[in-house]
Amino acid sequence: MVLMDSLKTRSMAQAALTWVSKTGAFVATPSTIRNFISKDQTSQFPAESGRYHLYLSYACPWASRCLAYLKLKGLEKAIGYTVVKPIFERTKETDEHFGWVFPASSTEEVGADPDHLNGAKSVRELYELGSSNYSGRYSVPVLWDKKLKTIVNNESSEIIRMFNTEFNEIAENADLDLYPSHLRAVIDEVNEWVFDAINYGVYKCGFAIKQGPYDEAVVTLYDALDKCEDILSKQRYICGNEFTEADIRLFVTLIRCRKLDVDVVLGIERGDDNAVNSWASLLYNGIEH
Ligand SMILES: N[C@@H](CCC(=O)N[C@@H](CS)C(=O)NCC(=O)O)C(=O)O
Repeated sequence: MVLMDSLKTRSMAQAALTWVSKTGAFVATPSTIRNFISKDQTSQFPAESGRYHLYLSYACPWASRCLAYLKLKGLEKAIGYTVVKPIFERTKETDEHFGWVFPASSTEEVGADPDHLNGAKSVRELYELGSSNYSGRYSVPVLWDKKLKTIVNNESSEIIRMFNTEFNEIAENADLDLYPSHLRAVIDEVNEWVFDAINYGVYKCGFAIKQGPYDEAVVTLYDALDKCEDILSKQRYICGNEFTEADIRLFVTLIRCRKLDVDVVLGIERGDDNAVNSWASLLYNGIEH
């Protein structure tokens, strides 16, 4: 595959150019808002029903892991969520930034919602509302605190851990532990190579702007996919016989790698209801049987 094939839209390509190093390789910028919601009710961000809100894009695997957790843990009544439009748009008239935006009405884009909570037009606006001196990327997921009117955390790997353990007084599926102590060492080990070669790996392929870094990333990606194939041909889940966090982290990227599922993802991006339903049913049923 020629590397530029995957830079599908002008706006995504423009954004990607801001994320590549001089070598032409894609380099992720670390998330910078890293507060932690705690079950300890005396903490700054205590777990409370109705207090927090998740902003996400169905196109984004990082944000989708948070949604998967929210649903699997039974937190839908406790934590609301809002979905952005599938394609980047200009976020302000006064500069050239492209990013996630909300539709102006609930009929403008199927599968996306206006921001009823804050009335923001873009995810950028949420970051600006939450902090007057924020200077990082305007990425999803965003976990918003309605009470303090700020972003609690924008790092999916931490948001899923909070959903896993800190809301158990409220969660309908409190007993489900996707990061159980007896499997932590193996989950950590799997997460490490899956992150580098697959989750982050597909970005290193898709957003590389020189052939060298692309070729390197694509070989690492396919070697890791072969490793998954090998592991999953011998055991039900990626860390053994139990469904864990590592399966969700792997799944949200894998679903975007398969031909059939790419069609589903593109359907979701077009706002096609059938595609959204098919994605949801794969997410809830496909990994459990
Ligand atoms: N490390 C972050 C990565 C999130 C991320 O990269 N999100 C992308 C979408 S897949 C995004 O929102 N990009 C918009 C931008 O950077 O302007 C996490 O796991 O939460």
